[in-house]
Amino acid sequence: MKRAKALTIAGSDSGGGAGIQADLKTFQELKVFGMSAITAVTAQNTLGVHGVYPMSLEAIEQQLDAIGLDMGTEAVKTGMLFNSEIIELVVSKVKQYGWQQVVVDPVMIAKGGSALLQQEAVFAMKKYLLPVATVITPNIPEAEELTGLNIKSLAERKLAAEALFELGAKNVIIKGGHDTDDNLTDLLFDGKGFVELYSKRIFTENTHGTGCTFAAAIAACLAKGQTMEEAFQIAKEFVYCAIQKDLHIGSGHGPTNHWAYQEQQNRTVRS
Ligand SMILES: Nc1ncnc2c1ncn2[C@@H]1O[C@H](COP(=O)(O)OP(=O)(O)OP(=O)(O)O)[C@@H](O)[C@H]1O
Ligand SMILES: Cc1ncc(CO)c(N)n1
Repeated sequence: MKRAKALTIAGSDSGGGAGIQADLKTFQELKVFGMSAITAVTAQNTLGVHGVYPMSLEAIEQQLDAIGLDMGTEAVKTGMLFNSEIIELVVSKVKQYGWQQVVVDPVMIAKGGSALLQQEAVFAMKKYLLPVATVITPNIPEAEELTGLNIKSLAERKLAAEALFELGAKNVIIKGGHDTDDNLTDLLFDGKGFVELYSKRIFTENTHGTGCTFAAAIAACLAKGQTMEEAFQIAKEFVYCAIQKDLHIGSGHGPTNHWAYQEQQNRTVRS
């Protein structure tokens, strides 16, 4: 049996809700074979980030070569890249192996406020990573940081999406989790037009890793050959189910439920 493959290049979250762990769980649930290259190890739980240990460039390069030289991948998802050297290495490997379908989640700050990307690396992200991105998936503060724009309204978000497209990303999705509204809008711009997806805000503390899960779902769908719009819709539904059927693990911001989407699909098929 042939399965599509996806590679996540990201940080490890010991708590299992975000980073590499969220990505691999999402790939598995969407029936894609998951592979990983770890850029940093974090000591994290639902209370916050307690330690960040970046991997050496050599260790990251070897992981990427191990996959590039033997296994190949139909899609790549990047998450926590931590510094500009790691960003430049990842971009050179994406080009060397001709990897297509590159989903860039420009992870900068964890929900508790810890820095997962050094400030000086924002420049490298804009100059080198965006031009190889099939799609970039910032939340609102990340879109503000990358564009220098203030985003209060949907109209301003559209301007930011256009600015990120101009920087080289072929598609831009600005997520609405940080919207002040109780109706969340996620916005896709493909250089020609906008697609808006809406949902109600779910009131829960357990939203750790929503951004990673969302971007990993996009990568899984693109790996299987689905269109950007299909991937966008499935990722939104996947993360909505994962937040709605939360697991209540830990005493802080808990992880989402990566099983929920498939469990809902199975119920729909049976009834
Ligand atoms: N409380 C919520 N209720 C419903 N959907 C939500 C909620 N919070 C986030 N989402 C959805 O989750 C997805 C991720 O959005 P969000 O803006 O939270 O990403 P993020 O800030 O990058 O996440 P992370 O905390 O992992 O960095 C989007 O599709 C968003 O609409
Ligand atoms: C390793 C890692 N990547 C990304 C995030 C953002 O959710 C996080 N908290 N930890």
